[in-house]
Amino acid sequence: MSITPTPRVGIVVVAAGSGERLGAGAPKAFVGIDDHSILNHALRGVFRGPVAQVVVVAPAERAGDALTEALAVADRTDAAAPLPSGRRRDLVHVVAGAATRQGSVAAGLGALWAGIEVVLVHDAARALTPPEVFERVVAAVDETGAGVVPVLPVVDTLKRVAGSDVVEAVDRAPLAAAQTPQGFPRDVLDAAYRAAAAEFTDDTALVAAAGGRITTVPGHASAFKITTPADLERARSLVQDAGAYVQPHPHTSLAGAPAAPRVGIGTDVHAFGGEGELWLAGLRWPGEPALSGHSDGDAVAHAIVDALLAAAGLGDIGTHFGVDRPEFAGAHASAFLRRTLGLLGEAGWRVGNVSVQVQAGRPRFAARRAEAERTLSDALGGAPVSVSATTTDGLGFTGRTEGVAAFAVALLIPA
Ligand SMILES: Nc1ccn([C@@H]2O[C@H](COP(=O)(O)OP(=O)(O)OP(=O)(O)O)[C@@H](O)[C@H]2O)c(=O)n1
Ligand SMILES: C[C@](O)(CO)[C@H](O)COP(=O)(O)O
Repeated sequence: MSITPTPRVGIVVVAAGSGERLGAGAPKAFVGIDDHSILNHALRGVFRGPVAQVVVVAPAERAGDALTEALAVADRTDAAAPLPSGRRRDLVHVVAGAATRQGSVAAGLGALWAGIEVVLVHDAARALTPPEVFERVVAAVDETGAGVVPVLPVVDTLKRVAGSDVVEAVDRAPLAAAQTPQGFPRDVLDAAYRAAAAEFTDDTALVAAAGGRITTVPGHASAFKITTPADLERARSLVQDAGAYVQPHPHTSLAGAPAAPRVGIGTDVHAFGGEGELWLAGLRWPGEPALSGHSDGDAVAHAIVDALLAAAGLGDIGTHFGVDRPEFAGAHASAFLRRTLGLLGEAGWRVGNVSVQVQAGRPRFAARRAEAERTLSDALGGAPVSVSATTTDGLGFTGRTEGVAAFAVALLIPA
């Protein structure tokens, strides 16, 4: 980690819920508010708050997507408000969540660095929480040494009911609606989590049950939780109206000039011995032996994916297409390349060009080179792709036709 000074604040962003009440057919944090997801918007407020280690807790099968979102928002925030030293992306961690919110928070706490003294726990579902709430909560934890919850007064008249009958009026004066981020001295929160013997809906309730003191700070109307379709509509219209969420491009300099293009390199190797037909460079090769692999074993496409992701600083193929992504089992080049193109676009990049070399005793590429280049280029939205091939003169595992190796270089340009 190259951030100085090392942050003393850690923010656990819980985003592993399924969002049943929203009913959007996808984990809630990955549902779009506009072109960007609930998680993406939530992280904008997080990164604009105090400099902090940021642990995103995501559904295990969406951890790669969560990392992509977090790195993109970290870079955007850096472009708009650079830190005196280091980059926000070096403060990002993603861990897999659990079946309950409390379990997900516990998973996030386990990823905090040793030097973290103050911990904030925040619902990604409170996507439009402004940065000042994070600052306010940290300041109150420092001042009081207590657990801190942002609250809003209850505005509706309240009734206690039994079935459809009103039993009594409830005095709303002593009531408050709890929001996040909720903040704690780290030792207090860790101890309370170790002692927890029941499920609580929020962290201040858990800490209070362990005997901890809790105090409040003012919450914010925009920090409402996106729970139902009506909440999502509210968030959408707020974002549309505000325009405040438009940030400078992630790869522009402070003066607004485009930053330099970036290159990346990628390599992949697959052995012959797979089932079915050979797929290589996005083409089907009837009569040729298949390569083995979780997907179709297309080493050319995979090397290109790695080169593109490396150029963007978005990890590698395992980050986004690992064996935990069943939808990519058996998938062909176009699925990988299109998804990669989407990730690059999200992070603010377009593809300049790609050059890939195949080392293989078979198949022979010369007759199908142009077809391979067209196919790969189409999958990358028309970016030029050059394919060259060599037989390595019979040397090595490729020369012995035990497998195929591919080496790719990619150039990315700020979009
Ligand atoms: N197992 C869980 C459950 C919830 N959360 C997170 O905790 C926050 C508050 O939960 P809620 O909004 O109630 O989300 P869901 O559990 O996803 O919603 P629902 O109850 O409608 O399924 C959300 O940011 C959610 O992603 C989590 O990380 N892990
Ligand atoms: C912590 C919390 O945001 C408090 O409002 C929490 O996520 C509550 O979840 P619930 O759906 O309101 O029980």
